[in-house]
Amino acid sequence: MVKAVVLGAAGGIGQPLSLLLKNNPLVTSLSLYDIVNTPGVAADLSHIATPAKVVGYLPPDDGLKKALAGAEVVVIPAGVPRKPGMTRDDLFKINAGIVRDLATGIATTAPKAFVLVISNPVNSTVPIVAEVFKKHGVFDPKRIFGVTTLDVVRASTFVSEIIGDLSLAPSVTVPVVGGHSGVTIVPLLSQSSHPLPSSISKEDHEALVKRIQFGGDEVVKAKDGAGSATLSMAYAGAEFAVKIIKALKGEKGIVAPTFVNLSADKSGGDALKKEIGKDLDYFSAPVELGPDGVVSIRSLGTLTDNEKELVKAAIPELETNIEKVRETQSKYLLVTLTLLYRAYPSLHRPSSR
Ligand SMILES: NC(=O)c1ccc[n+]([C@@H]2O[C@H](COP(=O)([O-])OP(=O)(O)OC[C@H]3O[C@@H](n4cnc5c(N)ncnc54)[C@H](O)[C@@H]3O)[C@@H](O)[C@H]2O)c1
Ligand SMILES: O=C(O)C[C@H](O)C(=O)O
Repeated sequence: MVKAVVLGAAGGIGQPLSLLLKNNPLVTSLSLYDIVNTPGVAADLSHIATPAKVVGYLPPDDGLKKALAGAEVVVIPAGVPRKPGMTRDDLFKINAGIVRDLATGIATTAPKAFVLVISNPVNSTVPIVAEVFKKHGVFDPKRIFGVTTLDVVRASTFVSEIIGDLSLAPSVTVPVVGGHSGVTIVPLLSQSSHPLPSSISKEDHEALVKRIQFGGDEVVKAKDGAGSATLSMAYAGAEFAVKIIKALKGEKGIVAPTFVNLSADKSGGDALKKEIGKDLDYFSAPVELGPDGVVSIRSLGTLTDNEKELVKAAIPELETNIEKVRETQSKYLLVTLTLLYRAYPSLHRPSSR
């Protein structure tokens, strides 16, 4: 029995992701939550002849709480997507609030659930979820994951295209580490399960790295104002969710790159910080998954000089994205205190006794 919940289930990612989860026999209960349209999406999916019982919820009548009750896996694709010319970081202002509110719902209703964050900017939304969980005293870094699987899926596809045989794509695996935006996306092509042709030129190799790093822009541009990747993301999100569910059910040896708090495995996390030469709190690395979430954070392995440079180039942006959450929290606290003092001036007058 596995209860999965999709928050943002009526959206471009939410609907096909919910379809793929409904199609997976490991899921026995599927709750769909969004601010619009979930009753219709749920009614539609509920006619599919697979085990999961599907129910749609909206905000009134404690819909979020009801959707989350008893959840084991919560996937969050709620939020606004990019338009051409925007960076993922430009989504921070609006998506931070959406993710914070949904995380509050999870922390108070299903604090033990595995939380899979898709909403951008992932490099910041994952720390936001963590901070909300800390505030509620239920933070477990082993259970919060940034979904970076689309970068891995893209790497498999583009490498198999270069090899000249797209039928290999499902079996090509390339670790992609760092984070989920532009230069923070670091494909470790030297560790591809299927090596690139030795004849590949330096320019073509560089172009392949860039295409994996900026694959999201390719889709945003092609959609021309109608959003960003939805179908490939739903595929990637379901792939990662199913790995999580299999690990939860006790399957051993499941390893996948994902953006995690490095305290999830103290010794693995500390070793990784040494490897990358920076004391970051979050990084996407190959992670072994188990019934309680993160089992271990793995080493990046042997890197080429070029890959070492890519990791180095990823760090400043990652650091800024992660730090932004702390800065926003401090500003938020200051504004709240200022408003409180204005409303209740006696609060900061010294006591007369
Ligand atoms: N991690 C990744 O690799 C990856 C890939 C693609 C897209 N994304 C991100 O995923 C997010 C969603 O993209 P999309 O194309 O599905 O967008 P979309 O606009 O099609 O769907 C978003 C859905 O979220 C819902 N929503 C908004 N506020 C909500 C709230 N408070 N509670 C519940 N639901 C709410 C909307 O009603 C909508 O149905 C974006 O932030 C996008 O950048 C991430
Ligand atoms: O590019 C985007 O904004 C969406 C997503 O992060 C992607 O990589 O496709």
